[in-house]
Amino acid sequence: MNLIIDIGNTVAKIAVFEAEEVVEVFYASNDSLDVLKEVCDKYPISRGILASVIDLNDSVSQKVSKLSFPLITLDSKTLLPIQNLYESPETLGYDRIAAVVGAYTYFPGKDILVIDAGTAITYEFIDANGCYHGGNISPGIQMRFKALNNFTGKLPLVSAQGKLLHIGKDTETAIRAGVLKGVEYEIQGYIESLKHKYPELLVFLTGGDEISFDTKLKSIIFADRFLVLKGLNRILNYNNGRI
Ligand SMILES: Nc1ncnc2c1ncn2[C@@H]1O[C@H](COP(=O)(O)OP(=O)(O)O)[C@@H](O)[C@H]1O
Ligand SMILES: CC(C)(COP(=O)(O)O)[C@@H](O)C(=O)NCCC(=O)O
Ligand SMILES: [K+]
Repeated sequence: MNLIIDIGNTVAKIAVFEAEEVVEVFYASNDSLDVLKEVCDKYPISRGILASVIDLNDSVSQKVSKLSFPLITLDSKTLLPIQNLYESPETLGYDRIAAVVGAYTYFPGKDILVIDAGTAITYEFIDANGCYHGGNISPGIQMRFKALNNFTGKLPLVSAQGKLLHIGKDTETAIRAGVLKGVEYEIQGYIESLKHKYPELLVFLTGGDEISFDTKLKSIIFADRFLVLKGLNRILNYNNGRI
């Protein structure tokens, strides 16, 4: 079985795969990987891959170095089943390239936009020839709520849960609609502009934050919460024999 560790800026995801299939996914603190031992005791793991977008602290590094099976740490030198055209591969977030590999594994030969709504929202484009062109980084949903609160004197911290209006009627609904509708329109804008050039575009949505869409947009989006984990599993299998 494969062990996949995806350490994000908010939360770590640890998953067990059998060949290409997800067996179980765990959430863990990104500064302690608290469930790692439990997972490794529960399943017979034969190899693993770790991808992180933060520097690992000593405690996490130690836990990882003690694992009893070979573990790849995804970096800019890891072999990928796609071509990476990002001009600074050494600074590219590993979750970003993993999400792209995950999407392209499902639909090889298609033009794909991959959207990952986590701490940040990332937009990635890979073309039908398997060339990853790069993408954009924008603030995540929680970050937008926090920023409005932090950088103003009067705006409260609002959450995504609650009444969502098209046009805000008071401070709370104005902030909620501003953030959530803003993200929805941002996504819609990317889809529309890419579709001009790539009419057959497919769209994948992943990440921990739920995004609500009008039904028209919803019908063309594949939602897969585990796309980054699946991409990492694909990269691990692709590199099998090389570790
Ligand atoms: N079990 C969970 N643990 C932590 N966050 C969760 C969980 N389920 C959903 N979330 C939401 O997912 C967001 C984190 O998304 P994720 O894509 O995992 O972020 P990152 O990769 O940047 O750490 C959190 O802001 C939270 O709103
Ligand atoms: C853009 C990100 C912060 C997204 O991280 P996440 O929201 O998944 O925690 C991360 O992929 C990152 O730190 N990237 C490095 C810069 C780059 O990708 O060019
Ligand atoms: K992200």
